[in-house]
Amino acid sequence: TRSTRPQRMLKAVQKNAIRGNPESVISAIDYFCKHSEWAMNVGDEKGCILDSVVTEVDPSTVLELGTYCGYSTVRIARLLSPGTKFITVEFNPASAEVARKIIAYAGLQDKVTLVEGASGDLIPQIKKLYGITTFDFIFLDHWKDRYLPDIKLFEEYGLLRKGSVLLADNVICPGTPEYLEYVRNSPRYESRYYPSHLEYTKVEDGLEKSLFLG
Ligand SMILES: O=C(NCc1cccc(CNc2ccc3[nH]ncc3c2)c1)c1cc(-c2ccc(F)cc2)cc(O)c1O
Ligand SMILES: [Mg+2]
Repeated sequence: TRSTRPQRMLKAVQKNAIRGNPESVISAIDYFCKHSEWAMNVGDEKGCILDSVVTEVDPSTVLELGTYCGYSTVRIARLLSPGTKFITVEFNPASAEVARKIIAYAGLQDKVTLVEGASGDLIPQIKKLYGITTFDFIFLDHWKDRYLPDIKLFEEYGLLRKGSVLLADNVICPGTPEYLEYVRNSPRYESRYYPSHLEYTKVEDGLEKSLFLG
């Protein structure tokens, strides 16, 4: 049967990247998406903004919602200090399978816990299952209509502390209007928009960074 796009992306990584070299894995995926097939990775332009926020926060606990093929997982994990707890959540089993292989090819498997499931089911159990009290950094890149319900779950289950940083992808394209309205109008967050473009295109998109004020 015909391969899937994530499987073809994995092949491109295995062919063009150097095992154990995260930078080469990132470059191989970006090359594949620019010259072979578009895919919904955060990409290199928004990826540089992601890098700068992760570096600035230097988190001890990280949550990513929406692993997809592991591109942003590799971007984040390569910047983390040893001992950082990093959980990434993926609903689609086929994507999760490819992501595991791409994360391992980059040599970052020991820094990442990939959990298969839906954010709404997992968030209430994170404290119990992973012994995490609060997250220093959260990257939202899953179903766009889940961003708002999930940030409310973070609040309800006490997973945020004063200073927690949330970074949301695709706030313009495909767009997350209800989430934007919430974080920009809530007195509990300080939000800032980072203009950019939809991965591998000239279409306007951007990231929204929101600081939880407690
Ligand atoms: O929709 C997007 N991504 C989310 C997504 C999409 C599909 C499947 C999954 C399944 N994974 C999943 C689901 C639920 C989950 N709950 N917890 C974890 C978790 C994980 C996730 C997206 C779309 C575009 C885009 C497409 C087309 C276009 F023209 C312009 C732009 C660009 C992006 O950067 C995007 O991120
Ligand atoms: Mg995205």
